[in-house]
Amino acid sequence: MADTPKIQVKNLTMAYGSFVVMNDLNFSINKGEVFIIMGGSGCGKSTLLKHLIGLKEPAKGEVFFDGENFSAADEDDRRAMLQRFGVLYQGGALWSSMTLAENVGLPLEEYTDLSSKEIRDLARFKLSLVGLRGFEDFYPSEISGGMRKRAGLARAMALDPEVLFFDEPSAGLDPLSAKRLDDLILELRDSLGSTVVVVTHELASIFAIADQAIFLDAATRHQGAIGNPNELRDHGDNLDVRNFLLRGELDEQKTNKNGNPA
Ligand SMILES: Nc1ncnc2c1ncn2[C@@H]1O[C@H](COP(=O)(O)OP(=O)(O)OP(=O)(O)O)[C@@H](O)[C@H]1O
Repeated sequence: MADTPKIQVKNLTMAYGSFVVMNDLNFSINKGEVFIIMGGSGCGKSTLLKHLIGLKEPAKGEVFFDGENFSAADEDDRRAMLQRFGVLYQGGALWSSMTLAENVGLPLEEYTDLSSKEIRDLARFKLSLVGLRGFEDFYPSEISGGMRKRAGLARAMALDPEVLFFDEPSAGLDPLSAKRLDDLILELRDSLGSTVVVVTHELASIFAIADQAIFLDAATRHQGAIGNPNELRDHGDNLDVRNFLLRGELDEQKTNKNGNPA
């Protein structure tokens, strides 16, 4: 169905035991969109990502994937759905004892019946998509942090996922490598038509790549606002979100008005 959101979150409350992280989240992510989960430290971004990829059960509410209730799916259905996701964790999470080609080939070995040669060829192709042609036989320790992230991305893309999830992709990268990764995310979205969900608090990335963003407000433990980040910053009526997107400029203005130095 053309109108079915790729991912839909309905009345989701997330908790660790009796500690409620966020209440009553409601939002949709459309196919082909770059969707950002943003907010200050500890607001629940990574926890939300875990719910979206089925690593954590909702305390209340549901997550739908292509209209199917992911939260209520049985083991087999859930496993089938998971194969349609690619996840890039913070450190790139590559196996240090394996070459880049072996790392990228791992999901193909696990989930497909392809021959060793086919796996090797596909791994080489995926590495070339992220600018790592010629690095197939390198080990993770032999390349830079930015290259490791890109290799992790090649592995996340091994099974041609419909949705790519990124947990803080630019963490630990210098600004140029971070920009290069952002450009790559957009390129891959455009060429592969994947839906992309990114957890980040990096403002440069948020403005560069997001179609839509949700702000998790740690103070209220509810979603603060949802929309295009440029719109939210320039015309949004939620001051906390605007302040976050303006790096605290509104706080500084308030301080100045009160006659105190900024
Ligand atoms: N396994 C856990 N058990 C109990 N509490 C947890 C657990 N994981 C996270 N929390 C708590 O849940 C809240 C949200 O954590 P989460 O890691 O999702 O935030 P975040 O927005 O991703 O933070 P950051 O930007 O610092 O990575 C925090 O208060 C954290 O201490």
